[in-house]
Formats: sequence, structure tokens, C-alpha cells
Amino acid sequence: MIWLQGDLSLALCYEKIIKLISPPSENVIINARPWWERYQPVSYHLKTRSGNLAALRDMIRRCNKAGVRVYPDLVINHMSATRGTGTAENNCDPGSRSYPAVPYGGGDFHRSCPLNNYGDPAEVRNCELVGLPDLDQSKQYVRDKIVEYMNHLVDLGVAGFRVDAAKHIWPADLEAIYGRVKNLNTEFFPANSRPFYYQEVVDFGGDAVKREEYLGFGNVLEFRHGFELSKAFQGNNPLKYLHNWGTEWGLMKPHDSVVFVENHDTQRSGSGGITILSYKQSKQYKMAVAFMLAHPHGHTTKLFSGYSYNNNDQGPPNNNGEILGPGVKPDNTCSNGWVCEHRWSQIYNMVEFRNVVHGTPMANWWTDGNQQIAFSRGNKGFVAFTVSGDINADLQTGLPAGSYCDLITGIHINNSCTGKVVKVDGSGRAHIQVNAALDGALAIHVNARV
Ligand SMILES: O=C(NCCCOc1c(-c2ccc(O)c(O)c2)oc2cc(O)cc(O)c2c1=O)[C@@H]1CCCN1C(=O)/C=C/c1ccc(O)c(O)c1
Ligand SMILES: [Ca+2]
Repeated sequence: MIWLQGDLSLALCYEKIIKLISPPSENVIINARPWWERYQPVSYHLKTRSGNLAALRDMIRRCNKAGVRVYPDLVINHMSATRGTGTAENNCDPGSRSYPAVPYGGGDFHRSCPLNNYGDPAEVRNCELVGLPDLDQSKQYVRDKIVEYMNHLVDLGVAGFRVDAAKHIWPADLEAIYGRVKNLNTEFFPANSRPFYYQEVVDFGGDAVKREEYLGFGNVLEFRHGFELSKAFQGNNPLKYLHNWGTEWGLMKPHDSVVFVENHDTQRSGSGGITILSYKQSKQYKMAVAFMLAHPHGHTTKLFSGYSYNNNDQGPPNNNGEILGPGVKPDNTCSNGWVCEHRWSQIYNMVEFRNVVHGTPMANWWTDGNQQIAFSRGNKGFVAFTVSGDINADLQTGLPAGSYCDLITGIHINNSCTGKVVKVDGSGRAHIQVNAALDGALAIHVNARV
């Protein structure tokens, strides 16, 4: 079994493509194999449906060699709420708080209490998220076991961690734990490199637990980013308001956050009644991701890539209990039930766009006053979006004269454009046409000219 490339999501930042993988710790086996069984650990053995220790070590090595940094999803708030299969390594008895394969026992957990009141910060940290036995990370022994688990992954060559349900762990405990994790493996990283932590603190603004509490020692996933872009690109908030997108919208400073449109959780459950975009709304999803990648806000952007599902509990494509990996079709998209959003041309083209325009400011903001916007990035790139009505206007692109491939309607290959060609004149102006009913977006940059 090999570890899947891009199990759950890929995180993109300028220097490297980074890849988040599903929790590598051994989890309980739940009959229907729902996706969230991966979030119910029974031990810190590196053995899951994605592969065993040898497969994990090999995948991380291959990714590092290809310049892709690996970040495992760390589930350290709790242990499984259900019994394992009872076999030696998957054995546990949640009722008596017994997890012999770690080992953990009763004294390593908070006193049992249900988590009902998200308005009480102590309850959010000390009680049981959906009934999951809640580890007491203030205990030295619990910290030792978690640090041991994290150091094992560092030895394999990971670059850092996504910290699952960080909101449910005391910041002081996390800071103490992170501080004890060793420097990154010098086989793959410069000496004295520290792991990069990005923490899941779901905070849409009204929560008693503030995401700022977690900023002193790591980054925080920015849920408001995907929430607001999902609203805007579904027509629920006019695009013209995006002219000051960024901290003026209440988003955290770029270097403190990891921005994204969706994740494994929001694509299924949404938040506050707002549908968070996913592959199921593919046109709007591509527009929102294109905007995220074109805009200067965001130091690290996270792109999701996964498998298709019908019901919200459905787990990954199944091959006799192991995960059925994606095949690759002649058009480079995925098969076997995997969506592989990162292989969609509009998305990987925008990853290149983001790298080409890196470090340039936004300029030449234009809007029709409602649902149509356009802007350039320095003299390197230009984008336009419409949620309603076709764009048909002569606009200032900020770019040098030339013929540019539109990277939304096609790709730049063999020095030709398979999609639209945009002619920019000597003054940087071009006639921009964007069809609202088709792609709703246009993107050009100086490395895709014919
Ligand atoms: O209905 C469910 N859960 C209740 C609603 C989602 O609440 C959960 C949250 C959660 C959701 C929203 C919040 O504001 C929040 O502070 C926490 O975080 C988790 C983290 C875990 O490691 C394991 C979990 O079972 C959960 C979880 O159930 C189903 C059945 C049990 C698992 N599960 C699920 O739906 C599993 C969801 C899940 C799993 C892993 C995640 O990282 C996550 O964010 C959600
Ligand atoms: Ca907790």
C-alpha cells in the first residue's frame, strides 16, 4: 500500500507545495469506515489504511525529494470513543480509559464531562468533544507520549503539523509540547529548522475561544477566509466589496494564518447555514480558489484535494479495507472516485500564477460597481471575475504589450494557448471578455505569452 499523494489536502505556499496527510496514528475501525474514524486514535503506531510505517517513511522521502513538504494531521486532543477490533494492536477500552498500545490509562484523561457549552472556554478544553475521551495534556506523562509521537514523525522527515481540534486543547499545554519537539531532520532540512505548526481553531467570530490565543507559538487555520469567499462567489455578497480583502475583513495577519477555501470538514458540514464551496459547486469553487491564489493576502494558502462522496460520513474509496488509490486518466485527471482538485487546470494554473506574481502588490482595481471585478499584480499578472453579467470592457492590465493565454479557459502549451488569447497593447490596456455563464473568470501572466 502506498500513501496517497494528497490524501486530504495540499497546502501551497510560495517556496514549496506542502501536503497535509490524514492522521497517520492508528485509529479505531468503525464498520462503515466513515472518514472521521481517522480522528479516533487507539495508539500512536504509524499504521493506518493509508499504509504502514515503511510506506509512510517512503512517501515522505519521495515527497521531500520532489520538493513537497509533508504535514501530518495530528490528533492529540482525545482518543477513540469506541472499542478497537480487540486485536493486539487495535485494542482499547474507552469505558475504562484503557489504551494499552500507547499506553494510556484513566489518570491521563480529564474527568469525564460532556462538551455542550461552547461559550465556556474551560468546558471547550476539559470536556469531551462528541464524547471523545479527553486527554489531560497538562500531565507530564501525556506530554511525553505526544512529544514521542511527534518526534517519531520528525525523524521520518515531516516539516510540521496540522494540529486537529487545537481549540479543545489549552494553549499553554500546546506551547509546552511544541517547545519539546526536536528540530527537523537534517537529511531533508537545514540545521536548526523548527517544525511549522498550523492549528485548527474553528472561530467564525462569535466563539468564546479566540483564535488569537493560539498565535504566540504557531499559525492558525483561517476559517473566515473560506466562509466569506464562499458567500461572495455564490452571489451572496457583491464582489465589489472585495477591494479591501484581507485584515480589514477581520482576517488574521497573513504570517499568522493559513488561508483556504474548504477542508474535509467544511465541505461536508458548512457553517452557520452557509454552503462552503467544494468540488460539488465546481465553477464557483474554481473562482474562489482562483481569487485566493491571485490575491496578495495570505502567506500560506491551503488547497484541498480529495475524493467524491454522496453522504457526509462516507469515507475514501475502498479496496478490501485499504484505501483504493487514484488512477490517472489520459487527460491527467483522477479516477477511482478521487476528485484530485489540484489536477484541475484552472487550479494548477493559478498555483503557477501565484508563484509568478509573488511579492507584487495589487493594482488597477476595477469594478462595474456590483458583481464584476478585476485587478493586476504589479506588472506580472492580471485577473478578472464576474458573478453576474458578462464582462466586455477595455481595462488596464498593468502588463507589458503582448498576447497572453487565458489560464482559466485553457492552458499554455507548445507556445500556444488552448483557450482564449488576450492582446495587451503598448499602454497595458486590453479588451477583456469574461462569460458569466461559463468560467466567470480570466487570468493571464507574463510567463504564459505566445
Ligand atoms: O456529527 C459528527 N460530529 C459532530 C460535529 C463535528 O464535531 C467535531 C469536531 C468539531 C467541529 C466543529 C467545531 O467548531 C469544533 O470545534 C470541533 O471536531 C472533531 C475533531 C476530531 O478529531 C474528531 C471528531 O469526531 C470531531 C467532531 O466530531 C460526526 C460523528 C462523529 C464524528 N463526526 C464528525 O463530523 C467529525 C468531524 C471532524 C473531525 C476532525 C476534524 O478536524 C474536524 O474539524 C471535524
Ligand atoms: Ca481537550
